[in-house]
Amino acid sequence: MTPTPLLAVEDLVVEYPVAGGVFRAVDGVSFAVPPGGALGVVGESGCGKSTIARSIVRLLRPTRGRILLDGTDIAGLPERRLRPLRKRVQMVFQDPYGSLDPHLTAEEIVAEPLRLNGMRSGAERARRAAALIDQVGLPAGALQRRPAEFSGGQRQRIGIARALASGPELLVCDEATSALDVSVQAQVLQLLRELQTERGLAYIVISHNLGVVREISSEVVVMRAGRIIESGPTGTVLSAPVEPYTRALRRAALDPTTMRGRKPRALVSAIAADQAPVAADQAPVAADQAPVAADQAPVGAGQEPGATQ
Ligand SMILES: Nc1ncnc2c1ncn2[C@@H]1O[C@H](COP(=O)(O)OP(=O)(O)OP(=O)(O)O)[C@@H](O)[C@H]1O
Repeated sequence: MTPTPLLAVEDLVVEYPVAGGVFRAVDGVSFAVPPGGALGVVGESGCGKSTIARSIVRLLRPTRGRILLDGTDIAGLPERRLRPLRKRVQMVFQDPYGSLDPHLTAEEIVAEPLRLNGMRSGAERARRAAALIDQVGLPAGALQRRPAEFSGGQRQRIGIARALASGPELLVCDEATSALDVSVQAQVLQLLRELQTERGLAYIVISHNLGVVREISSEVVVMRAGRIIESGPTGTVLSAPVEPYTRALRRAALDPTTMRGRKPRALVSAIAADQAPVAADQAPVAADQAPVAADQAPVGAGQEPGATQ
């Protein structure tokens, strides 16, 4: 009998309200992550990766479909019933500069989710924060420093410690190493692998970088224009991709002149040179479909999960 996946996404659809209608950013996506497993999600900029991530941690309420966390559908769950489940899935953000409160010390940043999860004793929170800071490889002296006093890689470690504070079973890493240079990226990936082994953590690793996904994910889905176009074991998909799009992604990733130091957009031109145009219904968002105003944004947009727990 197949064990219940820790997370199963079924036929997920996410639409954003835009002038004159809606824009479908995610269009019928399904995948599953077993306990302790790691799934990579790759695809060009704008294909819907972050929208999926934000739906899974329920910063967004999806339009349709199911998000089963250990069998419980959280896709439409009201906040009151969602709250006790939030700690089980945490997110690590791309921008280690913007996602940490600059006014707080590392200890306060890591202790905050502990407080929100009901740890009353300040001394206990401080002790736990110190243990987490140590676990992510930062020295004890880091505890009283503020984000501006850390390097990008160190800040990302604080972000990981903050995510771990809730005791999650699944970390959703949305381009979590993209802002880091290559050697620091390797160290953070190594940390994520160690946490997977030590804590049995599961991951969804969202990246435009196939190298990152290859490092950490046993399964991968390749997205294009809101849909999954190819999926399977990472080794198979990346070494023998079936879809021309995946082959182009792979070639772009292997070509150092295409990827080095560039933003994900670099992939788009690399792929465009290699591919027939996308069908009209898969075309990238048009100028008149620019992101909606904050008051039209989907439920919870702009909040960080840590801030709501
Ligand atoms: N609030 C919003 N309102 C309208 N459209 C949006 C909104 N947020 C995202 N989109 C659009 O939805 C699509 C998917 O966006 P998303 O951020 O999920 O892509 P992505 O694959 O994560 O891109 P990147 O790799 O650049 O972060 C894009 O076309 C984007 O312009």
